[in-house]
Amino acid sequence: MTPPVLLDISRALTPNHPNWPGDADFTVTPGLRIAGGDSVNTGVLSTSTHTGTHVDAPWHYDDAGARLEDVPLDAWVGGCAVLDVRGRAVGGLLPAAVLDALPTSLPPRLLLHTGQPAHWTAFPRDFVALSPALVREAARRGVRLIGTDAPSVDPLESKTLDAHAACRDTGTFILEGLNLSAVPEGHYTLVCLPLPLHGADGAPARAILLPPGRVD
Ligand SMILES: N[C@@H](CC(=O)c1ccccc1NC=O)C(=O)O
Ligand SMILES: [Zn+2]
Ligand SMILES: [Zn+2]
Repeated sequence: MTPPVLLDISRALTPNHPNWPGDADFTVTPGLRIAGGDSVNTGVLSTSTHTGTHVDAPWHYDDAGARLEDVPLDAWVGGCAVLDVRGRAVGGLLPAAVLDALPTSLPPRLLLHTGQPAHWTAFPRDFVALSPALVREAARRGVRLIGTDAPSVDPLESKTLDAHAACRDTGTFILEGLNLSAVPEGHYTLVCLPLPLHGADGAPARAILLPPGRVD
């Protein structure tokens, strides 16, 4: 029997995991310690909602947008395509032309492999972002969620957040900070489960890919 193939596409949240410049530090500080006479070991977690692999709730980029608990879980779970777009950016943005060779009807979820490494030792300021035209063209072809291995769909210094705005306008959900470094292009089932943070603008998530058709 072929062993099950689960691809973990989440970033490990290592100590001192780099955060968005100016955002809150990621820390897990020691709580109780068995070695110190306590009955259990515990930790105290502090994190931005946008650390590592995470989802954006629409409220992150739209004051009238949905909070995390109002996004149905099936937005984050189901059929997806992984597309290798390394070297395809123009002026730091991925053009709609990255979809040129693809069918006019796409799976509801599209994950873009821009070439980020599996681990970040420093924040990758110079990441590749998405053009709003790409977001709109993907939505036109049936995409309802766009994911990227970069920390944002917009460039670091953007003030207008044009790709986020295109996601707002097209009702496209956003998954950021993936680790796609070991993922071949193709079709999969995405299982991405954000922490159920009530009222939140986003949340860290565990995301995996299953081969298509795998349900057990
Ligand atoms: N990954 C986030 C990053 C982000 O936008 C952000 C995070 C913390 C503090 C400020 C942020 N953006 C500011 O323009 C995002 O693009 O949704
Ligand atoms: Zn985010
Ligand atoms: Zn975002």
